[in-house]
Amino acid sequence: MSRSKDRVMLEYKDFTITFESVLFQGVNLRINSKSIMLGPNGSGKTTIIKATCGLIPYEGHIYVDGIEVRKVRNYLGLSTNLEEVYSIGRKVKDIVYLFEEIKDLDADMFNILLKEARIFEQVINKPLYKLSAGQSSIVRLALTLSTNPKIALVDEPFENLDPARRVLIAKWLKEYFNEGIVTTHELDLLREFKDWDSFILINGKIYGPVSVADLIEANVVEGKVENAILTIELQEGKTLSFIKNAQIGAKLTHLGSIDRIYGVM
Ligand SMILES: Nc1ncnc2c1ncn2[C@@H]1O[C@H](COP(=O)(O)OP(=O)(O)OP(=O)(O)O)[C@@H](O)[C@H]1O
Repeated sequence: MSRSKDRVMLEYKDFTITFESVLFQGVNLRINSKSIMLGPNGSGKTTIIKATCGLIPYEGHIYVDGIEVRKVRNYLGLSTNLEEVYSIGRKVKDIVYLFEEIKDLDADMFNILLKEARIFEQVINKPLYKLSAGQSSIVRLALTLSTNPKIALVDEPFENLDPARRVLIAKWLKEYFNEGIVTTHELDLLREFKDWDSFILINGKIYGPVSVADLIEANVVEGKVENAILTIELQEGKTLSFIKNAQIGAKLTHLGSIDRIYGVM
């Protein structure tokens, strides 16, 4: 498919989400390549995916491939692994039948993926809600990827998985993910996605893009530092800078999880 040079995959304009308090305030952001969105617990990773799928109300605008999300119902080029999307169908195999009809899901690919993860027999005749958290996560990602989406929005695909399956999921994302966002708070698998962009969600703001290749070489230090690849505001008046090839600070990837970033202060 030819791509217009002006095409923007995902665009957020004055994007604001308010629950009891404001979570995102007037975010302006363009995402144009495969991106990892990192954020500590509660930073809004799931919320931004839900809003982009049109599942929750927001202020401002979200454009998927130039189309405002509010104006489309069931945009066929978009797929997500969010649980609420798969609450239809009694058993996993019923969800597969339905998605073959409505999303052109490739059932052969889905079956191959589940067999590769060694969970096919255990899950295919069960409802999604009866699966373990890890099994459900694998099934939902396999459903997402088997629809061969133009843009995929994948929330926390590595959660609740054993080390071997985490590596397998990283392999699937590298092979079958065309464009879109993957959210995570884990840092140790970043090395698998060196040619992707990264964004950091923190304290109601979204920072980036920075290439994952640069981010995994960065050390995190307190304060504003010249030549930093990224400077983020952790909380009112407290900043952290990400610097490449530095002899000071903590290596970001050594933190294991982005949740530990608060410990750098
Ligand atoms: N429907 C809702 N009503 C009220 N508050 C909500 C709602 N959904 C999310 N929140 C709040 O918004 C914040 C962000 O939640 P979200 O689930 O998007 O975070 P997250 O980055 O995905 O976190 P985690 O890594 O823990 O999954 C949290 O403080 C959460 O309590």
